[in-house]
Amino acid sequence: MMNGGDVVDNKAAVEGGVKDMYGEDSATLNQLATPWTISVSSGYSLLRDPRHNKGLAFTEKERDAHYLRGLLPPVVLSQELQEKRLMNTLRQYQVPLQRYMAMMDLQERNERLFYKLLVDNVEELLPVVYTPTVGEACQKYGSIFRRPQGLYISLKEKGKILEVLKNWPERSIQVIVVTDGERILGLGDLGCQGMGIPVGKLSLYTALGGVRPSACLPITLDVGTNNQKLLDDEFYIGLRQRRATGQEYSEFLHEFMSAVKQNYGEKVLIQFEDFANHNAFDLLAKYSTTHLVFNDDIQGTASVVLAGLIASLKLLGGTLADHTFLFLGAGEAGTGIAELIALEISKQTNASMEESRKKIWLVDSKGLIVSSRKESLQHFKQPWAHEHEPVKELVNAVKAIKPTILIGTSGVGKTFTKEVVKAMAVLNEKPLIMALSNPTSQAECTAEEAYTWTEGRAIFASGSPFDPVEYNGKLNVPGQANNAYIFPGFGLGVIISGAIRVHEDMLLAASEALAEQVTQENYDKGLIYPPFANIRKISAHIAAKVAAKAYELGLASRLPQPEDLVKCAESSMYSPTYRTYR
Ligand SMILES: NC(=O)C1=CN([C@@H]2O[C@H](COP(=O)(O)OP(=O)(O)OC[C@H]3O[C@@H](n4cnc5c(N)ncnc54)[C@H](OP(=O)(O)O)[C@@H]3O)[C@@H](O)[C@H]2O)C=CC1
Ligand SMILES: CC(=O)C(=O)O
Ligand SMILES: [Mg+2]
Repeated sequence: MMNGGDVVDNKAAVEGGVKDMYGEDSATLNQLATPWTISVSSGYSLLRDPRHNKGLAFTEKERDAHYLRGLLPPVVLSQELQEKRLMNTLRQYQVPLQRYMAMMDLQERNERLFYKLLVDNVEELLPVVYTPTVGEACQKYGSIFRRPQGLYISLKEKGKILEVLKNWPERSIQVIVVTDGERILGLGDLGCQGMGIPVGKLSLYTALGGVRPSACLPITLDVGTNNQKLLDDEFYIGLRQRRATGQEYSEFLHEFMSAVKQNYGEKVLIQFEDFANHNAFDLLAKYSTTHLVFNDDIQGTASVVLAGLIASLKLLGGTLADHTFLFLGAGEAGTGIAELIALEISKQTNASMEESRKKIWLVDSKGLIVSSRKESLQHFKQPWAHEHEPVKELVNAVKAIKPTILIGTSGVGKTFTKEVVKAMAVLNEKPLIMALSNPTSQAECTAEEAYTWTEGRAIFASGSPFDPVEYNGKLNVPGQANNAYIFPGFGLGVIISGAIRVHEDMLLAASEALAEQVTQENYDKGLIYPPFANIRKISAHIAAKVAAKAYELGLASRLPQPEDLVKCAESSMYSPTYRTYR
């Protein structure tokens, strides 16, 4: 019996009332209580454990064995019926953010059911848990905050990052997606509220790539924000200070990278996501020789766009080297894609990288990137400073360069104006237009604009989804050029091979694997990407090709190499179907 001092005497509760075993309820406000819990989920705690909870789908036998009698109404539902009921409820919400919140609540309540919904209804739910809705969710993250997801590591934890990692309940982590929130989609600096992005990306690792949820760790590094609106927002959830930069920033990042390696070992894949370009390129270069790192915005985007371009040759004709590429936006996505196209051209033609880059032109906020600007350009733009007179406006760059392919990676909406798109239509019978910026509000143009302004001749793909558009009696189906096609399968390939480093040839392998999945039926609709509905099959294919390349390059550590890598990828995938409990 507890007695004396601050310890609570429970005697009064023994006969009759609920026994306040650890004194939490009867502790006064100035007494300390201990957050006791038990380790094996059963009864009430089982219902509140999202990893094991099945809600009304617990069978009669499970209800008996796990002390659930009375805690649930009598009905027993199948997982399929639960799914049907939840999809019905979701469809009744008119506001996308409500659907997002309902999905996040489900993830926190019943993880397998969340993934079952996502896997079975991927085309319908991707825009909810991912772009565009996740963008709005990040903007309002403080206001809609309910339960924390992922791991928040702020400057307050400097010097203690390893301890913070140890607070995460899972030990065996395979993929980390980490952001510092400075360039969230095309929405800019959202500080700590960028957490929606790693959470969303990792839910796709599981749903689209089959990596088990317990092996996924979303992390936000809070180094402050320069977004004054957030700093003034009483509901902001992050540090209320301006961003750390320079040495303070790099020391913090270095402590984080070292702690991850120390805690999880060599083979955890660290995906950098939505860092601003002034940090992204340097971080990737600095850690790519010591860690298993992948920058989704630079490398994943490059791989998905190259896949679309390889596929588009079936519709456009010619080889990649026969085409001329013009980008609006010369940051992570733009220069990342440009570099991978040049690499593929150089491999196909045996030309040097320098020569291959000459087919590719980029425009940034100051105009066409040309040699006279070289001195003042950031290092990642310099290889693209070709000989040409300065051109300020995009439309004039289109007229001067005469691209066959126009790619938007500016993060600024409505920049492919009618004049620009029409100029592409004058130059090309089938202009290929990619408006990659996310979310939908930042798309360089809409699908409808692309088809209307080119009299239905455009081949169009965008970062965020658009509905099909009818033009002159023909239904045009826009493709979604989003790195979500690549990173889940790519990550799975890294995991099944035990790759210790990411090599650019693995990105090329992923592009080829994705392009191979486009069928004649897809081409007939003007599509250069396969539908997301088949994404698990696509991811297994990508994973197999990526893994095969890792083995070929001597980067794979899981030996011996499985004979059938597609089968190996498929059989490694997490299934969201409920398990039966003993
Ligand atoms: N579909 C997909 O899978 C992906 C889409 N994206 C999207 O791409 C966009 C850009 O991302 P990222 O490359 O990382 O961003 P960055 O900030 O690295 O690059 C943006 C680039 O756009 C240029 N730019 C900005 N405003 C204009 C303008 N008005 N006219 C011309 N150029 C302009 C910038 O010019 P300057 O250098 O002069 O400042 C910079 O070169 C985002 O919206 C993001 O959501 C990103 C990754 C994947
Ligand atoms: C898709 C993605 O990674 C982005 O827009 O940043
Ligand atoms: Mg991104």
